[in-house]
Amino acid sequence: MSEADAEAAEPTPGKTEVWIEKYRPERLDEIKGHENIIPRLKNYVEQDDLPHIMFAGPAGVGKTASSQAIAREIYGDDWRENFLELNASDQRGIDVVRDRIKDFARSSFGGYNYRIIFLDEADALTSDAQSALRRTMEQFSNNTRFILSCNYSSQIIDPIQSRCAVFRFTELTDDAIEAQVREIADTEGIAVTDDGVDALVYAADGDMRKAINGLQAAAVMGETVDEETVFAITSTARPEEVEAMVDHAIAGDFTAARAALEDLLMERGLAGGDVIDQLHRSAWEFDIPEQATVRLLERLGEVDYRITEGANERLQLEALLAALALENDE
Ligand SMILES: Nc1ncnc2c1ncn2[C@@H]1O[C@H](COP(=O)(O)OP(=O)(O)OP(=O)(O)O)[C@@H](O)[C@H]1O
Repeated sequence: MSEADAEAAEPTPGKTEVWIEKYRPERLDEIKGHENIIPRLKNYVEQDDLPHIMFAGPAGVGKTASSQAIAREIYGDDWRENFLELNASDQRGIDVVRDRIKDFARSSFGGYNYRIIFLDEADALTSDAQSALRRTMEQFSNNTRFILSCNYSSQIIDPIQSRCAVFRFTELTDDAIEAQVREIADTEGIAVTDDGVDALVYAADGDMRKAINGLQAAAVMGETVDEETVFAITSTARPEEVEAMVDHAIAGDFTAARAALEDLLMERGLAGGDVIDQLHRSAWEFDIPEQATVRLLERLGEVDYRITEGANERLQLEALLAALALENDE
């Protein structure tokens, strides 16, 4: 490596570009995971025959990145002129979105058969707005392809769904996230311990954006990225800490369970909803009797619902621990 190369590889935390942008995949082959989807998208590109597409799935798994990669592969350097990215929940309203679609579809073409409109958060549209969108899709279908992105396909009206090839993105596997984390750490010349990688994968919970942001934030903290830094930076509790809280409750020691909850909220900086999520994710891995797991899950369902409805988080979590502790008495 030349001196200049070495300098370029030197991370300058705080000044560097945001890594989720810097490492945004440029080609479909660079998208990690989604082995059941990417080959089919490549096929469309190779055949130069793109249908309207709908991507449904959770945040940070590559729906936008795949759409942009399609555009880059079809249009090369011209991709920005031929790819319009819009957000359906645009504060200015659906009329602005519709006008921009119309202007884009009507403006002159640089020798391509069609252009692509990527509409993010399509499930934010009311059904009336979706019906209007459907008409717009039809009106411009001779020279425009839509890629609609949403979290839940069930929120999209049937007439739109039936006009699209629907692809369901899932949370990314641990392997896919690990591969990307290691690749970025190598390129940036950052030392990450194995337990640091495991912690990033755990904290990300299938969301690549979270993993990459976690890695970048942890890299700013010091020389080596390890488990401790990752858990601190991502406001994630170690699975053992969550388990210890439940153990205390099940053993009937409510005071210790409550103190453990206090630590998670105050020391670790978790929000009540994060505690629920972590309990839910880890419940089956706790070393507790199956009946206790079943009861925990049943109560978690209730508490989650109440919190979503606006109930006080701490009160609900304490009530959950109290219920587990009381069962010990029965
Ligand atoms: N499968 C993946 N392979 C490689 N990088 C990925 C992948 N998924 C996401 N990323 C990284 O995470 C960033 C965010 O992903 P993207 O914008 O595609 O998420 P999304 O699925 O569209 O979610 P949202 O609906 O929240 O926008 C990308 O810029 C990229 O750096």
